[in-house]
Amino acid sequence: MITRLTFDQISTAVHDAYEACKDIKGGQNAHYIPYLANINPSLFGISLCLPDGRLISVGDTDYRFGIESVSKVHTAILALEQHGAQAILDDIGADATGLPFNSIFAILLENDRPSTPLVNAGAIAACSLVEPHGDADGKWKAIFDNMAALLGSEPVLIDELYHSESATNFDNRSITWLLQEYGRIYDDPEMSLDLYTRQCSLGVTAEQLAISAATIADDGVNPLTKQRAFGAELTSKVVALMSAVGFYEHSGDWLYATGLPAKTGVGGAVIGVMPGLFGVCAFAPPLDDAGNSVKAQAALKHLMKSLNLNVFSNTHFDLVET
Ligand SMILES: NC(=O)CC[C@H](N)C(=O)O
Repeated sequence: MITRLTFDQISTAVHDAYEACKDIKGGQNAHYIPYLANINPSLFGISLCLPDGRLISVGDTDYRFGIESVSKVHTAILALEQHGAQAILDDIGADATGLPFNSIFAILLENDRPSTPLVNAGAIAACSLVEPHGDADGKWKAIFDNMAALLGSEPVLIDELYHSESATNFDNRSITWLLQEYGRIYDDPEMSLDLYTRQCSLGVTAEQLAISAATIADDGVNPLTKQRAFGAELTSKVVALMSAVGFYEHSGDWLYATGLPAKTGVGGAVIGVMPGLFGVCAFAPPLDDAGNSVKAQAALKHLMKSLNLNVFSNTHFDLVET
């Protein structure tokens, strides 16, 4: 079945989701990264971007926050672009772990594979795979440029966050060296860990992330710059990765409840991709026990329900002018 959806309907749904969720309490800022613990917990914004570049934004959508694990999607795209879908499956995997994002147990259970580029282990492995091999500056440039191409504008490194996270990331250090032992780090381990920590510390706005989500929804073409950021054949791979593990141990529940392939970060952002239709980002710092933003989840759930959208339904939507 084909249903028509207008810009005004989508815009109303975004504003309604904001109003319905703005007073939701609950959750806590990420406490294990000192910088994030101190962010204003009442910040809240939603931004939605259509493939033609039109943006609908409400709330704190130009506040710059730490991208954290949402960056895993962007660098997974880079690794896919550089090495191809089969190599990423062989070298990292595409499985859900059913466990927290920093689980060492997941690495042991999965018989030494990092499972997916969208948990810490696989994201550090993805950073190790980024070309040019052995060249820290060159690799950082590739990660940064890829991010900028997806966002349509440059992110800004939040130095304080980078130092805060570098000084406290003992779990990620353990993950990196365990993977090294298993032959799953493909470049210098400390360099790979540092690249991962730095990409997590990039400052972005909800609006930028919505544009990057819309770039995925638009098969790799950035709706604002009109530049191709990645090959269209990768879209289904990226959306599959997000669907499988975007909410860590709550991924199945999330997908079942909303039908929105999405990815979270402990900075408080959630990005969602409806292929062909839009990319969206909701942002609010307080998190649930799995590290997923409480208010952002509620807002995106509200949005999907009010638009009657679900990536698994047999209803297909056409964006029309009136
Ligand atoms: N889920 C997240 O956003 C975690 C990212 C954070 N940089 C970490 O490695 O712990």
